[in-house]
Parts: sequence; C-alpha cells; structure tokens
Amino acid sequence: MSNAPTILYTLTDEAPFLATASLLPIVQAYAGTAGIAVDTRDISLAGRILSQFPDFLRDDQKIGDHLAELGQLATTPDANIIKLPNVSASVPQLKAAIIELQKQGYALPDYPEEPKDERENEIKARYDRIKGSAVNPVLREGNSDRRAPASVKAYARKHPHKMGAWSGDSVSHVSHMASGDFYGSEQSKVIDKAGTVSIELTGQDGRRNMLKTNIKVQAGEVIDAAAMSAKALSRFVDTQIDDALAKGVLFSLHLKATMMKVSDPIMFGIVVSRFYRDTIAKHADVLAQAGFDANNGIGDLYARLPSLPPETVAAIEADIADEYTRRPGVAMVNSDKGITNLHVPSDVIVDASMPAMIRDSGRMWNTDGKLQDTKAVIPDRCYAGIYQAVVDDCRTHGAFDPATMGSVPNVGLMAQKAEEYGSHDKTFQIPADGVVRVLDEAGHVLMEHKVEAGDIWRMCQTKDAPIQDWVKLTVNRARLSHTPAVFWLDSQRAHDANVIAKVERYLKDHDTNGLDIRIMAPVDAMKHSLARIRQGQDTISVTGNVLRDYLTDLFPIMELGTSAKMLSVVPLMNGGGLFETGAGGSAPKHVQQFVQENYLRWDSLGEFLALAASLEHLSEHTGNARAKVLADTLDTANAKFLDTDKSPSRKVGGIDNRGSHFYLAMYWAQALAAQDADAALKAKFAPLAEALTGNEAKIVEELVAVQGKPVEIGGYYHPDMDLVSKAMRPSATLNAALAAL
Ligand SMILES: NC(=O)C1=CN([C@@H]2O[C@H](COP(=O)(O)OP(=O)(O)OC[C@H]3O[C@@H](n4cnc5c(N)ncnc54)[C@H](OP(=O)(O)O)[C@@H]3O)[C@@H](O)[C@H]2O)C=CC1
Ligand SMILES: O=C(O)CCC(=O)C(=O)O
Ligand SMILES: [Mg+2]
Repeated sequence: MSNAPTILYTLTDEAPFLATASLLPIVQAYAGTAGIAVDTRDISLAGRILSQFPDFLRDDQKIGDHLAELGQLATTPDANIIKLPNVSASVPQLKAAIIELQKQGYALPDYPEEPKDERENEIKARYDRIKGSAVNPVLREGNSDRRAPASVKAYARKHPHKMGAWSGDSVSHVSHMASGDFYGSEQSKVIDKAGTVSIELTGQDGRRNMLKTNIKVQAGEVIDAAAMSAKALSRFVDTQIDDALAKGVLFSLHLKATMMKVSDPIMFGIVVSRFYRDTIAKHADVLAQAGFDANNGIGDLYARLPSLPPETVAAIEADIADEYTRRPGVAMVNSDKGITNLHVPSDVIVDASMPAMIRDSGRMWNTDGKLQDTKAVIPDRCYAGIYQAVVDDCRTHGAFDPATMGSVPNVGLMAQKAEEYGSHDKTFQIPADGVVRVLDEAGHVLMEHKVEAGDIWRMCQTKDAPIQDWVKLTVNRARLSHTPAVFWLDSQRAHDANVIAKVERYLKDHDTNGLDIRIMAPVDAMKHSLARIRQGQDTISVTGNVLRDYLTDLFPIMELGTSAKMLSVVPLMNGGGLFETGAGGSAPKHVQQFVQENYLRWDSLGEFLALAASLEHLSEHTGNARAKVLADTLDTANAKFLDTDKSPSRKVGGIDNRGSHFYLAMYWAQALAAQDADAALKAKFAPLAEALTGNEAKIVEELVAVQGKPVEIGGYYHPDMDLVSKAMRPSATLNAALAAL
C-alpha cells in the first residue's frame, strides 16, 4: 500500500452514515491533492447481512465481506482505517433490517427464531454472527487511546454545556446483587504453555456434555470463568421492583445487550419476565404459541398481539395495565410513544444511558414525560459500584461544572477480543443442573462452577501481548501528557488479581521515573478521579475493556456534553492505525429528526479529529510530506471550527451537520492557502479558499433553505445512496467549488 497510500473510510448506519454522504466528498477532494485515495468499505448492518447471503441474491445484488477484509487488514502495518459507529443489532433490529431488505427485492431468508431443521440452523447461525457487536471486536487489533484533545477541552470550558443540577435530597441510586453474580463467582488462571482448553458440563446424572472444545490458548494468557445464577437474579429483581415501588422512584435497567450479545439479552429477559410476571404467567400458553421471547423485551409481546384473536389481545392489554398498578413506574425511552426501558434490549445501553441519567440530575423520564428520581438496576457487581460512586459524589457536591472540571482520558485494554467483550463464543445458558469445568488438554480441571438450569456461564480470554502493549501505551501517555495514571483493577477479583501481577511485572520494562502510576480498585479509582476532577485536575484511567467502554462515554458526556467530541485512536499492534470516530453510537434519534424535518444534528467533530490523526499516521508510515501538511492544516481548521463554535445547532434554522462540514472545508482550505510548507498545495487551495470564503453567506443560505420539510431517503437500514447524497449535498455553490479543485 505504500505506493498508493489509501485511507479506508467505513460506511456504517444511521446518523454517521448520513453525515458521511456530505463529508466524504470533501475529504476525498482534499486528500486527492496529496495523492491519497480515500476508499470506502461497507460495514453497515444491511451490508453485513447482504455479504453473508450471496447464495440468496442475484449477482448484481451481491457484495463482498468488507468487514472480514478490514479485519485482515487490521493485522498488517499498512492498515489506515477510519471507523465510524455502526449499529450493533439486537434481534428486533436485525429482523427489521431483514424485512426492509426483503421489501427492497433482496430474497433473504427470514430470521428463524426457532429453527426447525438443519438448514434453518445454518441460516440462524449466519444471522447470529451479524448480531450484536460484530464489528468492533474484529477491527480492534490494538488497545485504545481515547481523550479529549486540548483544543476540545478548551472549547468545552469556553462554551460549557448545561448540566442538570443535583439536589442533596435526590433518592436516585444504583442497585446491584450481593451474591450469585459474575463478580462473586469469578475464577481465573494464567496459562503456562500454549495449547487448547475445553468446556464441559457434567449433569447430575454424571453425563458429560462438551459445550466447546479446542479453544486455543497462548502461553501467558489470562483466562477466567464466572456464572450468573438465574434464581439469584430473579430474587434480586423482585426485591428491587418492590423497593422502587416503596421508595416511589422509577425502575430502570442498564445492561449492554449489544456488546454482551449472549449474556445480557438473557438477563434482560429475566428482568422483563419478573416485571410482567403475572401477565406472562396467566397467558403463558398463548404467548409461547405466538412466539413471544422475553429476551427481546416487552416490545416483542406487543409485536405478537396482531396475530392473536381480538378478545385475547384485550385480555392481555388489560392484565398489563392492571399489573402496572402493582409495579413502580418504569423509566421511559419515549414517553410520547409509550416505549419503556423494558421494550427493546438495545434501547438502553449502559455506557450511554447512565451518563445521560447523571447529566439529567440523576433522573430519567416517567410516563408523563417528566424527569423523576430513579433506581438504576445494574445487576452484576463488577462495575455497578462506579456509578453509585458518581451518584454519591453529585448528591454531596452537586453537578460537575464543565467550565472548571478536569479530564479523565482512557487507555483501554481491548486488543484481540480482551476480557468480557470477547466472551460471546464461550457464553452459555446452562440447560441442566450440574458442574461446568474448564479442562486442559491433559484433562486437568482449571476452573469449575456448580450451576443450575438457566444460569449464564461464561469464559473470557486476555492475551499477554495486548497486556504488555497496554502497559507500554499507559507509560507513554502518562509521560507525553504529564498526567498521573490509575489502573482500575480490583484485587478482590480473580481476573484482576492476575492482571495486577502482570502490570506490576511489565511496568518494570519501562522508565517510570517521575511518573505517578497507581493501581486502585474501580470504586476507589472513581472517587480519586472525581475528587481530582473537581479540582480541575486530569487523571488517566487505565482500564480493561468494559470500563474503557463505560468511562469513555461517562467522562466525555460530563466534560463535553457528548462523547462525539472525543479523539479515539487504536494504535494497531502490528503497526497500522485504526481511527474510531468519537466514543458514542449511531444516534438513531438523529435519523428520525432528519427524515421529519431535513435537519441532521450529528456532530462530526469525532470524524474531523480521526481524519487528522489518520493523515498524520499516513505521513509517518509512507513518508508522504503532503499528508503531513494536510494533517497540520486540518488541526488548525479543527481549532478554528471549535473556536467559532460551528458544530450543528440543535434546531431547524441554524446550521446542521452539512453546514458544519462546509465550515470545516472553508477553514481547512484557508489554512492550506495560508501555509508555506508546500507551495503547490498553497496554489491549489488558494482559489478554493477564496470561493468558499466569498460565498459563505450564499452556501449557508442554500444549506439552511432545505430545512423544515420531510425528506425521503428510501430506507432506514439500507437507504438509497442517490437519495441520501442528494439530500446531504444541497448546496450547488459548495458542490461546484469542490468539483473545481
Ligand atoms: N462504536 C460503535 O460502533 C458504537 C455503536 N453503538 C450503536 O449505536 C446505537 C445507539 O446506541 P446508544 O447507546 O443509544 O448511543 P448513541 O451515542 O447513539 O446515543 C446516545 C446519544 O449520544 C449523543 N450522540 C452520540 N454521538 C453523537 C454525535 N456525533 N453528535 C451528536 N450527538 C451524539 C446523542 O445524545 P444527546 O442528544 O443527548 O447529545 C445521542 O442521542 C446502537 O445501535 C449501538 O449499538 C453504540 C456505541 C458505540
Ligand atoms: O461495539 C459496540 O457495540 C459498542 C462499542 C462501544 O460502545 C465502545 O467501544 O465505546
Ligand atoms: Mg461505548
């Protein structure tokens, strides 16, 4: 790739996909002046579905497996990938995407919820590979470095976002189990020589059932296993439902059913089954026949009602209404539409949902569309406690002040499917009471758990090389940014204890002279970081994969109002670069607003920051001096963009995503025209800078004029490219100026 330097830009879903239709033509035009190709790869949910079913499609409908291609590339030094957020599909989302594609003429098979034969089993297996967080783990061949660059932090201080005030009387709180959870049952081993392990369930009758064989393990890797008791979880949920009712707070559930695509939908299902237990018990036969699956949320029950006789529907609806009178209020996702926290497992995702609650004074929305104090149920103890620490801190000291607060950047252990986020293929809902054992090749028992039918058991793997890389990255970041770093590791957890031993060993490989690097249990680390943040001090959080995810939404949302403004770099272990944009998701609400009123609120700052880092990496990797000029001038443009506050406003009439792209293009062209490092680029961009600057008012007017009316894009998961491009590029003046470059 060194001869023809290429950046691969991903096509994803929802708001970031729409934004790409406007931003990418600008990026391609500018990068082209340095001889850099910016090619696209489709990793959208629809694209991933189509790529897995070539045997069902016409030749002109087939697309290649771009995700697999990128995954392979990520292991090579030439990788330079800009990765935008994509949908990590729950089953309801997957089914909706399939239906949309079928309507568009793609002869895909239905999703077989209960496969009846081998063929359906095979189809379901293909769809299940697409489900949940199927993209990020494939690309993340490196650890993560997420932070708010200094210019972004300065912007947030100058333009502080609104934070909901906290009252000392708030009764909001986090509830977690006290036993029977993953935390309480975790066991861990460090593998001493490369080989394989297997997972076996021995039933009470002594019969042995292999759950998984031939799991490759490397020397030095940490494996661990833990179980969640279904009975203990049910009892816990019942207690919490009663407690929320007694305390007069909303009941809400916060899981990560997308990333933890096997375990968390089951936990979600148990909570739904307990909350609506009377209705579900009374109509058990009918609901089973209709195919209701509580793991897909109470929304799945409503989706089945049209297939039932009207009198049955009326009876079920009356029973649900009656059951609500005996239950606490449920936190709402959309109170206008009656969508609750328990409707769809992918609507409330803990990394984004808990920070949103904290930003809103510790409250969530009730059925009347008003904010109310809330019980946030996060069943497992591994990470729940950190949120209670934030709640306690806010109740005592009030909301955080974005104008003065410090920052908590993150160095996250993520490479090679580290820890829980790589556990899906080793997670099982246990079919019968017995004992699960992890065995080595010689049949020695490495770990074992007594389990009951319905329990969730999982095994995780964390390779040694990623741990070494993570420690190195930490030392480098602490040194470069002159900032103390804290490893958030809990010596009481078996897995963390093994990682602590490795961290202590590998820190010795580096010069840590003068650096402040500590290891603290997550709750203590949170208290420590919060105390410092209130003093305006920064503290690097060095965490495993889950806390990486949680903290890189939590702190940015408190500090910057959104995780969209984060720089999110993954230095790939084999030398390539993966540049993720922002730290948040694909913002489905933004698409709704766009189709209703042709206004896209998506803030592409994350893409701008990622692009600058990608160009910088390209210049270093290929020696392309012009890429360096493009990167430096983009930095200047980004700073100007922040300084002049050109992010999308929130309402029709102001500039939206498209307007913000225009300003980025203008500032970038101005910086290129002003620089003296490359005369040819200066000459090339001078006329463009002039055209854009001279036509600023006209272009903004053209971009704003289209707002306020519905717009048709021909699909949600698989919109029509031409319609999207037309909608996202409405300024003839801007398009002509770019074409002239
Ligand atoms: N890296 C990835 O690929 C990720 C993908 N996802 C996927 O995204 C979808 C939605 O997940 P959810 O947890 O709701 O997360 P989102 O981040 O999409 O939504 C939460 C909120 O974040 C804000 N937000 C996020 N990005 C931007 C942006 N660039 N500009 C402006 N606002 C932004 C908005 O909040 P507000 O209006 O309050 O500012 C948004 O409503 C799911 O399908 C999930 O699987 C989620 C996380 C990461
Ligand atoms: O891959 C996903 O589903 C979500 C990823 C995510 O939330 C993160 O990495 O911050
Ligand atoms: Mg996240």
